Amino acid sequence: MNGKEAAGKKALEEIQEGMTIGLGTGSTVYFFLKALAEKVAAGFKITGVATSQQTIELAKKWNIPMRALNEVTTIDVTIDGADEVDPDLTGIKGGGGALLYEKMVAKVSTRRVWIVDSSKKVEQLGAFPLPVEVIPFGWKHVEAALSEKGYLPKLRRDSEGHPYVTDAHHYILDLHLHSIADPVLLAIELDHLTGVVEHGLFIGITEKVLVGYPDGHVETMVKH
Ligand SMILES: O=C[C@H](O)[C@H](O)[C@H](O)COP(=O)(O)O
Repeated sequence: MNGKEAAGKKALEEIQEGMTIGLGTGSTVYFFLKALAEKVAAGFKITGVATSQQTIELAKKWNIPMRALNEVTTIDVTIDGADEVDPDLTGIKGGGGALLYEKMVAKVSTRRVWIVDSSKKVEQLGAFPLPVEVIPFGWKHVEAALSEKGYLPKLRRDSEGHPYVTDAHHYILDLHLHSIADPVLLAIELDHLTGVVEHGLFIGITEKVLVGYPDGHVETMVKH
């Protein structure tokens, strides 16, 4: 068992029969989905709402019943991963490019629980490049505006060197900030930049983080 698997399995304790569950994205969520699929196969009834094409494909493969976000009115709990989490439970997400749909699903969820391995716990955010999702039209001007602010943006590319395209058909500029002194201020600034669709700063969005360690134990961080 590794930390991701430990956290993913622990998240099953957040789920009750009959719930509508937001299904996050990534290699930690993979373990949660796998464990959830085993329960579903044994007759446990839930409905999932995916945050990415990658998660839709896994859910289909494992016969997890799914609905689109527009087909549900509320989501009881969303289980998602994160790239970095600080002591306030502010996080960076979007390493896998799913930040926009993840934030949309999180915002309509009653509870949000993140699952991470212990390497994701940080005192200050920013060592992980901050993903900023942008409209492809004129993206170089958004890049220039971010460069001017000293945010060191870099267009994300796929393995063939083409611009990486999100599920919503946008590009991603990763900001190499190294440290983020004030996530709230930065989020406000990015929210107001024309051409930016969304960014990976998730502030006040989760109430609980399950942190898995290599020895298999799981620490629970909660909002104070
Ligand atoms: O876009 C991807 C998501 O925000 C993921 O939840 C995040 O990148 C963490 O992924 P992983 O569990 O694979 O490290």
